[in-house]
Amino acid sequence: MISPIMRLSHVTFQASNALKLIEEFVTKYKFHPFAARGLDGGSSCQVALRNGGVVFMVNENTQKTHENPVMLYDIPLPIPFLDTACNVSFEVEDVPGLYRHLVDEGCQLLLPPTELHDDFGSVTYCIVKSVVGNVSHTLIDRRHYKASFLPGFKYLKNNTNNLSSGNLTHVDHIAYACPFGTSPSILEWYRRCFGFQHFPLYKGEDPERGLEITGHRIGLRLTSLVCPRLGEGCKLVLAESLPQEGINQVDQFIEHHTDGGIQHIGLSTPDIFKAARDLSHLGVRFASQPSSYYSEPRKQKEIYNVGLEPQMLEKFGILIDSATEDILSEDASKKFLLQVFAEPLFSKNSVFLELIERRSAEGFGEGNIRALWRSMQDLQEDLTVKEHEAQ
Ligand SMILES: O=C(O)C(=O)Cc1ccc(O)cc1
Ligand SMILES: [Fe+2]
Repeated sequence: MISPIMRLSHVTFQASNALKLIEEFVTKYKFHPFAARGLDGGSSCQVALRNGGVVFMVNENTQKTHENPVMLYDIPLPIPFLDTACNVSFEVEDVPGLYRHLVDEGCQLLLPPTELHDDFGSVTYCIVKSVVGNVSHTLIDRRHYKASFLPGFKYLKNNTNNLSSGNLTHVDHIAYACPFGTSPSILEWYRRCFGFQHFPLYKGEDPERGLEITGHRIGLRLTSLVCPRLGEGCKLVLAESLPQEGINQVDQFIEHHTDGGIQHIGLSTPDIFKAARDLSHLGVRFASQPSSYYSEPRKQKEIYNVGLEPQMLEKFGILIDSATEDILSEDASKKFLLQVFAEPLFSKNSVFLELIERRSAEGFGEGNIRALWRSMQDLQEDLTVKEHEAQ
């Protein structure tokens, strides 16, 4: 099928304390609030924030009762509240047509096509529940809307729509923690509903198996999905845990979020060193690497080959993966990937952000995946110790 998805609009968080999360995004991650509703009372408050080309919406059910609050473009989660990222909103062109298609596919529709308008025009949207945990998708036709966000929101003074006013260009990928054995059916659902395609992480990857990574302290199956019309933006990454000694980050996330959900959001930056330095000065803690990662001769050669210095990466725990088969060849300088995980936004088993800088490398490298995984295991263990100490 031709994908109905034109663009990623925004990712929505639901928080038990929206102001706290907004403050975190503003003071630590350099987001700017630019549109809001419900701040002066009402059953929910909703705030849209932007950093460069990345838009987040933060929602809170402020009435804290079992009655459903008014929440636009999202569905309130049941009480008790979970702090979570739970909606990925896409721009589409034909909401009624897509709605009928999703009904025919047997999807659970949470809101039928609905029109909202204000002085700047109108939008039509519907909401469908995904097959992953608490995740839903809002599908919005905003072709007849002229302001920068959506009807129902007030635009904040001093709001900056300047795309260059942040260090993030777009959402590179959204990673779901998925229950064991569910990846093939999730892939199939995104293919049928939205035209996503399997994006192999290595030549000849079987879509039913994905990339399996096992070994010391790691047990992970990764399956990546791409939406042809989204171009470089917003792959979906399905992360399943494979049997491993001890409990791991995917299992723990699933224990915390029944049936899984959005585990992390990969944010693309043109300069990961600047982004990591800025955010770290503002108080963001990054998952770090043991120094042996940077002193290992092969890794050092890989880093020097692309014109970088190991110390630059080590400072913020940044990982490098050259996409060529032979990382020691001169050719390796052409394609590489730099990544780092930030600490969880809420409790230790909650959603977290990732910085990623791609230099012509489109996939995910196994070396980086292993190192990212271990860095988050270490960070979570450290947070567990801190939690015990605080008790
Ligand atoms: O490489 C990436 O950016 C990934 O997103 C892979 C990944 C997914 C889930 C994990 O818990 C750890 C690593
Ligand atoms: Fe990632």
